[in-house]
Amino acid sequence: MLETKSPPPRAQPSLKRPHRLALATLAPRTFAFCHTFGLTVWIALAEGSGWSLMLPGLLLLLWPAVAYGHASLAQDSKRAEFRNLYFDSLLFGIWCGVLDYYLWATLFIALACFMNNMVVGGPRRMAISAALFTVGALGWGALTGFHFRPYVSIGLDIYQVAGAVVYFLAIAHVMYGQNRKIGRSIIEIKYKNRVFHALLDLGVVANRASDINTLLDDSLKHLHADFPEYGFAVFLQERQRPEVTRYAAVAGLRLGPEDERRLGSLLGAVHEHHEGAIRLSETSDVEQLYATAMAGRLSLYDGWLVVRAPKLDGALERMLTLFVDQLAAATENKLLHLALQKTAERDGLTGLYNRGFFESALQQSIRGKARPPGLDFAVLMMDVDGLKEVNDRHGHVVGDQLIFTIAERLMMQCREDDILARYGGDEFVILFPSADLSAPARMADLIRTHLEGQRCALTSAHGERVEVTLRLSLGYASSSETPAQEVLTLADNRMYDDKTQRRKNRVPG
Ligand SMILES: Nc1nc2c(ncn2[C@@H]2O[C@H](COP(=O)(O)OP(=O)(O)OP(=O)(O)O)[C@@H](O)[C@H]2O)c(=O)[nH]1
Repeated sequence: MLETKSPPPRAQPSLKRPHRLALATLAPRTFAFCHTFGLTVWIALAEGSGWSLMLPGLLLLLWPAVAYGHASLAQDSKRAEFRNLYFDSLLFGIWCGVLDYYLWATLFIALACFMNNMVVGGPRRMAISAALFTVGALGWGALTGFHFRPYVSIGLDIYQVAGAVVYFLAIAHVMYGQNRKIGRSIIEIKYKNRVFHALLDLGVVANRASDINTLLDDSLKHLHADFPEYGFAVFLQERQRPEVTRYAAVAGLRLGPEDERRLGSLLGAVHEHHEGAIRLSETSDVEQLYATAMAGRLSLYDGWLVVRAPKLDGALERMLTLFVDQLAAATENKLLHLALQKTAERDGLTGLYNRGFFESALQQSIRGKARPPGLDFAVLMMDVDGLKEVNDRHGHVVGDQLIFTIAERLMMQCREDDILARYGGDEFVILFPSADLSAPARMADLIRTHLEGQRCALTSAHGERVEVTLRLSLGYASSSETPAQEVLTLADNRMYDDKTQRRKNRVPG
């Protein structure tokens, strides 16, 4: 079956605000046609031709209104106005013919037509306008016979020259207005561009930052680089304890730690749900500090963006709102991301890296060993001795505390690059990237010296104090002594050997 398509509904003409060009030309056009009508009346009276010239001249008075209506009703108002300008040329050309080519009128009117078209459309439009004017002027002559009357009277010359001066000045005024508008628009566009760039920068910075401090510091540095005329600061305060500033960053503000603290507590006293920017009354400089609240956009903190500026206007306030939105969204996302990352990478009981994270770090080291320069790595495995006994005798709560205590003490011995993880129930492991056997050997020594045999006081589920001795079996290996894939297994085997040996050496009871 054929589908019949109904024709698209025709747009109904409706009177709307026409293009700014039509608005700008309304007054000069009205003046020009009224003035030309005056000229016609003058000539009719001087020549005694009476109503036979004046009646058609009345039509001139109608044209500005018709042109305006045309531009208002047209779908494409600008195009319609361009056509109106062409029609001006044709109409005026004819009228110069009607007025027997009175010299000043023909000259000034032609000039005005050419100039208008030149201004809006360049030489091509001006050439078309000149052609239309000539066609109108000569066409009328060809139809009715050429009559030349270049001069009428000195009075009419003065009238015509004065009219031309007024007209050209009016056009110059219109152009000045348009230029000012364009100038203002350019400034506005440049400002919006800067805001847009700053927002983009904030997005990029937020993606790159690894933690909240870096995110806030880098965001403010970028904001200050994009808007060097302002200084910025950001404060995130704990929601439950607003007097505590959890994160703060400053760029372009000369604030000492004491000023920062003071500002933090000042903001802590202001309600965060305050709409818009507020002036911080404490400052008495020529430049003022204004604070915009993140207004509940952060789940854990109350946030403020502070700006130093000479005055707060609408544009700055709108800009601050955008920055605050962007900063709050980036901070909240980063906080969620970090929390998620922590859950995925960390062990819940000890806060150490979990087995999954350790294994991917180990794989990275194995790949690193395979690639030039073939960096070595080492692994130290540890197993808590007698955890089962501790659990059985004192309960799991004490067992948990023992694991946590060992994790804490191991952490204290580790360097920044060491990757300490809880590998299993009572097993810990340390990966030493870029290390040979000396690193785990040093660590094993430290553990034997500082942890082994230490008594630690724990509390049972019933509140009893329990003393437990720390004991760990250790085994380590490095890729400098065995293929990279086998390092972990070798360390594990050595740890079990150590455990067996320690069991044998233990004094029974
Ligand atoms: N409290 C507590 N116990 C755990 C946890 N994870 C594993 N365990 C216990 O740790 C013990 C590990 O078993 P084993 O390795 O045989 O225990 P062990 O007593 O340390 O024995 P050796 O390692 O041979 O000295 C088991 O009893 C587990 O129930 C934990 O998160 N908390």
